Amino acid sequence: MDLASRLKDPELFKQQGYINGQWVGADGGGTVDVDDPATGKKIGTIPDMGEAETRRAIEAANAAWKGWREKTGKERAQILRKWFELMMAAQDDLGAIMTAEQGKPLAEAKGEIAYGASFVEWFSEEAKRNYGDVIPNHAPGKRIVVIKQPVGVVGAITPWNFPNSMITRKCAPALAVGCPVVIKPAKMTPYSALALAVLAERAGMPAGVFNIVVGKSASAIGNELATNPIVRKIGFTGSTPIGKQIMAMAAGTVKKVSLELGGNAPMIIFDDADIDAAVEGTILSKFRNTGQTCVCANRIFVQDGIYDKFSEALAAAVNKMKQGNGFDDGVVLGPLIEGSAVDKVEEHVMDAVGKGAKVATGGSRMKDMGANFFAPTVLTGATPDMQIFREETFGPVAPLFRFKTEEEVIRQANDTEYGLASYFYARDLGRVWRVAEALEYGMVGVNEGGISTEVAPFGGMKESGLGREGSKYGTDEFTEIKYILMGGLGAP
Ligand SMILES: NC(=O)C1=CN([C@@H]2O[C@H](COP(=O)(O)OP(=O)(O)OC[C@H]3O[C@@H](n4cnc5c(N)ncnc54)[C@H](OP(=O)(O)O)[C@@H]3O)[C@@H](O)[C@H]2O)C=CC1
Ligand SMILES: O=C(O)CCCC(=O)O
Repeated sequence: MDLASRLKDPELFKQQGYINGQWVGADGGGTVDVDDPATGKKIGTIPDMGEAETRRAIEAANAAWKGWREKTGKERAQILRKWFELMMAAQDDLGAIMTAEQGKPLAEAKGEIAYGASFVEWFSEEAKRNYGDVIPNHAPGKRIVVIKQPVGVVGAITPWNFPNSMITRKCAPALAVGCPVVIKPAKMTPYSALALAVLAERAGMPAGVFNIVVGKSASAIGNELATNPIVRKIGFTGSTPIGKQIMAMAAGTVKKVSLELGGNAPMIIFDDADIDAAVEGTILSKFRNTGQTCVCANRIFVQDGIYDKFSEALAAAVNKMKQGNGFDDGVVLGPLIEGSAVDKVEEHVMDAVGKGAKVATGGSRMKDMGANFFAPTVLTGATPDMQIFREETFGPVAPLFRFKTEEEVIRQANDTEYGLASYFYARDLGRVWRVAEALEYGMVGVNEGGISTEVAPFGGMKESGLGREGSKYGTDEFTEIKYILMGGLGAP
């Protein structure tokens, strides 16, 4: 079935870019195909835009900035609130668009729409609360006032794994405080982004405030966003190497930068853990989005005393997971995004098995389902010399490492250049505090495998990134603090 005929509102399926309130093609008229990762079939096309169109979008955003920042917080809040309501009303259609282009199961896709919309709702509320400060004066006759002002045009570069929520998590706080945005979604998942623009327009977002540039050459669009002096802030989610390039380019004009990059999350199961809860949390963390999440558990450390029991229970639970096309009933695991992702997963499994790991379940491609399917896999006997210990697999493979002491596992868990998410299961209260404080990660899930929510600050340490998204801290990334010293306020 083609995508438009799955939708109650086919207008949401747009195959053009969105610049200055206009739906437009590429200057040169070129297009790029977008395929369904489950079937390999073409869904549609997008215009092949590049540097010139990006520059135009940036200039349009800059021209729209004054009008947008001069609205009151309440006026911006009302537009954002309307956008949130339209997203939720279109949840089924937005979910179907996402499943078609990204592959995740429909229920999970709809869950991401609610998650993405929650950032719009949250920041519509925060739009009214961009408070400043009054600092007690340091000398007679003076006053010190601190105000927060929008930083200016924001560039947002987002990945294919969360095609809706990575956009809203960046754009909603930017828009709330008065910044216009230019978005570059991943070329494999542009339609979720473009549908958001349809709804933003319906919500009353003024022309030029919300722009989307799409195309084949990520560097043509990305370089313009990262080097154009009008852009004052870049928000990026994606791989660590590209994040570093963007940071280096942004240095040329000293832009604010926030980066949400790769992870290598440890999941630690201590002997005193509730095993059923730990299995449930591991499945949620590891297999969400077929393992293609930067906060997915990548290395699962299990204490000696419960290793066998836990690995058997995990393998049994993984065996029950239904894999297939995300539109089919009961499917909880979709395809991987593309062939190179399957190659990487297979390489990690082969490397581990070659170094002594045992396949408890899965371990191979599912060719009869399609080219991009890999079976959900549990490996026992994983060791730190394996590739899977060092690199983010970004796929449905759960390697189980055995450990003996708390000290040993903390050392191993922190032995990585990444520092995004971490998880552990334990019930001893002293251990809970010790381990939570010792893990060098921006986020720690304790007896919990799902840590993502709009109310908490999402972000990493070390080479996993800079800055925090969501929560009351999320607007800080899009404002400048200005201090005003008022003198001459002494005696009349
Ligand atoms: N932290 C996270 O959540 C993510 C981590 N990853 C990790 O990265 C690996 C590779 O995934 P991949 O999609 O290639 O990630 P990338 O970092 O390449 O892609 C993320 C975003 O950056 C864009 N991009 C790519 N190259 C450039 C460039 N030179 N300048 C500006 N923007 C650029 C992409 O565009 P386009 O897609 O159009 O090429 C996309 O919009 C994954 O296997 C995973 O390990 C990937 C995605 C998200
Ligand atoms: O993987 C990512 O790129 C973002 C993580 C999704 C989330 O849980 O917010």
